[in-house]
Amino acid sequence: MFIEKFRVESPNVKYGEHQIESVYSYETTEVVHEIRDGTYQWVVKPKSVRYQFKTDTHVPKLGVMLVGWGGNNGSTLTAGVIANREGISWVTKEKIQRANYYGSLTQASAIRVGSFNGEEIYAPFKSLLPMVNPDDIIFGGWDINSMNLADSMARARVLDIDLQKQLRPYMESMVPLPGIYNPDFIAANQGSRANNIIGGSKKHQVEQIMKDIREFKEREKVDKVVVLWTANTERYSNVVVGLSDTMENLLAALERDEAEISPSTLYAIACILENVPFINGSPQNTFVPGLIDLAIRRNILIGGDDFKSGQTKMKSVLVDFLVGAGIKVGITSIFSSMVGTWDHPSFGIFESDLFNLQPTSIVSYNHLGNNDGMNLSAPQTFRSKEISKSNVVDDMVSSNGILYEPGEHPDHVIVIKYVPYVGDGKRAMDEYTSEIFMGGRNTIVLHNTCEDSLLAAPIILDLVLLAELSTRIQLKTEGESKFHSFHPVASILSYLTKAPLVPPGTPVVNALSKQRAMLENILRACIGLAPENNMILEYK
Ligand SMILES: NC(=O)c1ccc[n+]([C@@H]2O[C@H](COP(=O)([O-])OP(=O)(O)OC[C@H]3O[C@@H](n4cnc5c(N)ncnc54)[C@H](O)[C@@H]3O)[C@@H](O)[C@H]2O)c1
Ligand SMILES: O=P([O-])([O-])O[C@@H]1[C@@H](O)[C@H](O)[C@@H](O)[C@H](O)[C@@H]1O
Repeated sequence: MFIEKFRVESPNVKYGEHQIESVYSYETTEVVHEIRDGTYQWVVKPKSVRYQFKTDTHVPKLGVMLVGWGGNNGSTLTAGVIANREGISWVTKEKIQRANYYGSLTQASAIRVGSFNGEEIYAPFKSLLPMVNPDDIIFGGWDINSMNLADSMARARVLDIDLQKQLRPYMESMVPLPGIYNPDFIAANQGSRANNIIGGSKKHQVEQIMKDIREFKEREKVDKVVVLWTANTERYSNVVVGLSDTMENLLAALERDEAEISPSTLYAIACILENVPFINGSPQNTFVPGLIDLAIRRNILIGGDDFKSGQTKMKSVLVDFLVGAGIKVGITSIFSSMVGTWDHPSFGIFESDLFNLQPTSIVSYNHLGNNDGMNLSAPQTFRSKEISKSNVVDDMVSSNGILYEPGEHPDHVIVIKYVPYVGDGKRAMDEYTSEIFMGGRNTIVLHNTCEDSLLAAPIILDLVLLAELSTRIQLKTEGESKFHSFHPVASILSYLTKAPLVPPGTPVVNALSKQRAMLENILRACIGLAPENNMILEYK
């Protein structure tokens, strides 16, 4: 059974006029390596930590400023929110289609709240805590290209024409603000787009972005702003001691107009100095150590990297399933016969891997024809994406010492090709070849075709909604004297990113099921509900 909302009745939960307060017993363990009976042993000690949560229930009027607003993702998301807000439906060749938020965890997924008369009871994920209604979001942002959002939507070739016609009146007056452009950080083929840029020094550019945010907030009369990068993937910037390693050095480098500060890092500096959360939807290392230092010192939320939308999301599900089932997984490309045509060094040994699978190999191939794909056709920007798409299995592989020796890791190769004809309709092809019982082999073949922007837009929505919500949550343990926010490096957003940014020295979790459970259980704790453990002992 599905219910629309519920209320928790518990001595540990108090629904106040302005906030929800909960007392939560966090059941965890402490692991020690100590001498027992004369020898060192691994000892696991269950422990309970008493937490208190306070969630401000005032839902703000939210402004979302997108960097790269005129791109496929930015225009598609803006169009989708307007279509939902206005209740637009449109004619397709199959049917009358209505607007929806499918693909959004917060808007279209459910949680289990318990059972009633032997029936499982579910409710909307968004019913856990008061969240911004996406219909109410006010969009703005920057783009190095001046095209208005209606024309950008047409350029993207993602949405049905009948829908585009209905949306045009709402979007043609939306024009991106000039952006920060540095050709050294994105593909040269993007130069023709750059007709809408902020000139002057890097410091002036940062000051302009800060001014833009203030003026947007005042003009649109929004209570809060979240900024999200959905602009082109940049090359990695070099992290240089004395330049980008600390907050002081980064700000001093800004004063000196240092060349190696990327546009995305400049936007992030501006946001943090303007006390506005910044989320990175692309794979580059926007968050150099000095930037992370700045965010922590100013306690401003940063999150990223790189939306986890399709091929990588599937990988973090299948590898989790296979390794969790005790199956030694490797992914080979169905194009292995083309091995000779790919320049990755591991391909030289690739075919031999098919026979002895030691170590296994993981090859993910896709091609796409949108501007993102064109930008990624440059080696330096592709390398940023290769890194974020390759690291997604690391936690799952290292979790199973039965299947993988210490340090053993599948050769993980990423291939992305730019094929203009397919436009935003990315083709992803993977073959999961695994070793099973007694030398057997199991092969799973996947082919996935989808408009990449229709996968990413709902994820952008979840990122900004959850980032905003998390800034309204305060917590403290029994040992702390006062409430505080979550750590400004928002690992709570990891379900939505390929390469989750986590606080220094904390674990990176990529397995999708664990990421979703973490997020749901933290929000459940805010209303005093135990983690969903799926035990349903009452029926065992
Ligand atoms: N499924 C997905 O679409 C998906 C998934 C994960 C990550 N991403 C990443 O999201 C980003 C956007 O994807 P897209 O398909 O919308 O790309 P896009 O090329 O259509 O849009 C990017 C926009 O950013 C603008 N831009 C580039 N540099 C800028 C700057 N410095 N300041 C302001 N604007 C700038 C461009 O003019 C363009 O309009 C890419 O980095 C992509 O790798 C996309
Ligand atoms: O589907 P996914 O792997 O999560 O992510 C996508 C990649 O497969 C694709 O190659 C790239 O162009 C997109 O920007 C996005 O990163």
